[in-house]
Amino acid sequence: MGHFTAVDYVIFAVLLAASMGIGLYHALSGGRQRTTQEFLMADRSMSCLPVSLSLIASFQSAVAIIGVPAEIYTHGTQYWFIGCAYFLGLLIPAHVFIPVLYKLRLSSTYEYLELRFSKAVRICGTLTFIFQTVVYMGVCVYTPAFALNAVTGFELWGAVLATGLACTLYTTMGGLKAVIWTDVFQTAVMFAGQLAVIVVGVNQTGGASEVWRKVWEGNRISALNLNPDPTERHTFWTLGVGGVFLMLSLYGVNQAQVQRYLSARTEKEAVRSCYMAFPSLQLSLALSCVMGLVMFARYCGEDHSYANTLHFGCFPQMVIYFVMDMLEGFPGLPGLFVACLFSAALSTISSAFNSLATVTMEDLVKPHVPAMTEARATLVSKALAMSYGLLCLAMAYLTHLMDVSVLNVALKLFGMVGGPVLGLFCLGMFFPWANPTGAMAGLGAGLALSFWVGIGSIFNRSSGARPLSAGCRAALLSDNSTSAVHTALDNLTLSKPSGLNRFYSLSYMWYSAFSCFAVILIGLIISFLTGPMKEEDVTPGTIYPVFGKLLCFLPEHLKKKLCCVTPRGPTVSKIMDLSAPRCKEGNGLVLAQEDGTSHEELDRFLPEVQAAFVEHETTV
Ligand SMILES: O=C(O)CCCC[C@@H]1SC[C@@H]2NC(=O)N[C@@H]21
Ligand code: NA
Repeated sequence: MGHFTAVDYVIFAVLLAASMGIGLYHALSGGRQRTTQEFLMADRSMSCLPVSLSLIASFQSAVAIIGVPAEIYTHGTQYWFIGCAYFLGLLIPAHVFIPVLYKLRLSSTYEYLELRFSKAVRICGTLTFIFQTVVYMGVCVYTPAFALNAVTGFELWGAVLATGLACTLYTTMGGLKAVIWTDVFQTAVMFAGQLAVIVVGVNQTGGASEVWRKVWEGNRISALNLNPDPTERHTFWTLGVGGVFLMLSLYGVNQAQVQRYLSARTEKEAVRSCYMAFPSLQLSLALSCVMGLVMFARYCGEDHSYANTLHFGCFPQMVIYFVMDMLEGFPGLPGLFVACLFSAALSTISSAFNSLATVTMEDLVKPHVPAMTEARATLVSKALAMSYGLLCLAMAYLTHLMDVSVLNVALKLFGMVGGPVLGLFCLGMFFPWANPTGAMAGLGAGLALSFWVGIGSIFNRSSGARPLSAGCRAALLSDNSTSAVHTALDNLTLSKPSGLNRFYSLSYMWYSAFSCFAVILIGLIISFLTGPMKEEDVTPGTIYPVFGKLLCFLPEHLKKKLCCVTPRGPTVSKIMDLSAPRCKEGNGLVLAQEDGTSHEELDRFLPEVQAAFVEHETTV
């Protein structure tokens, strides 16, 4: 079994050192991280390429690098259909969420909730995000260390501490600029590591055609599963449609991603980064799926590995075992894969530390200490980033105590928590009548429902249990086991759950969609019961006139009736350039936003623009 040569440890150390070097560079260059605009928002000066790679890296952790190949090995390529969700999952953020959120010049995405609803709704959104991210970062830093330790004896808590502390250091030193640029470097390492495993694995299995033949015979290539049953874990519907809501909750409204959009130098750059994220997201999905297929082809023939997979509890550790076995005899490659694994973890937890520090600073600290000087605010932001880094180590220990299947936990967590927050933003952007009471009630109901189904599914094991993998099943059958085992295996296809059990066995891929709709439905009902908002009370620029856009063929007066809200008073923050072509729309004066104007120029324009509008309002 592959153990570590000095080369592998060196490669791991180089990865940590390079990441810290980038952090140090950004601590000593530019504005030297002296303002929160730079530390938290990278001076809003980023271009689309680093932003797009950082968007991928933030939610592509070791959980995907290990979990997806294990998923493909045991269940076939059905999971690959989640790639269909990437189209709408990135187009809607690019053309709906970014246009609204970018123009409001936010730092925390939850500021939107105060502008649209109330301070209380904002705080609830922030706390929900903090809970989700704190749990998630613990899983992300623990997973690679645990899997590696189980297979190669790599020091578990040494790896957790090294990763967590190195990441805390460079995130605290270099701010968002360092996080984004280390994400770029770490994404490259991730792709290189996965590619190396695939190339070596294919060669060792006798070439691509041989891999394809074994995979095909092992019926690992899943057909399009159009089964509409919502309790079936992975079908085209749960992945392709349910996956869109999972993507929207992450790439549309999650602080980590929104902060990257807002750090782009113009709105157009932000939209471009969303488009550029699409091919890299598809590539990373393809690499992890192909890695699972190569593993299956490499090991499905020989029976010796079944015992091993059985020994490793069949899943996450299995991937590491196979990779180390495959790469043995190629000095440096096991180290490269370890670097790939920890790059995935570092790029995710660094985004977590920085976004947690941002929302804590913007939503919880600043409103209570308005007179805080810029220097002190930056210092507090750095202290927050460091504190969250140390908290991450504690969460890693908690994850150790939980010992659960991590891909499942991560995706369930996003569905249970990310879905309701997505619902809150949709309620705010698409339904002008929604009021703060409705928003709070909706969020509360959505979270309660998703936790009910999520927690219920954990205790309701019978429905969630998935059929044993081909490997495990064969292992059980191979050592002439008793006929009892045979019968047990045969009727492993469970009896259809009924009633509440059916509710508990809802596929976790539907959690985001289910809780999002629950928030919107309940939010609207409560809003109408407590008096819907009038369009003049809605803060301009917080509504996405979805009816106006969808019903653009309707005559103007009808659109007015349908309350396609054009902001009544011009939202000064939208004004980018006085010379921009003016379009008169409704009774508001909405200036077409000229892109390319930097935020500095905007700040220069604002006073005269405000004066111009005051004068305009009085004359109109
Ligand atoms: O941290 C992980 O990698 C597990 C969570 C994956 C989050 C979703 S899955 C669909 C989308 N594609 C990704 O690579 N990440 C997000
Ligand atoms: Na990552």
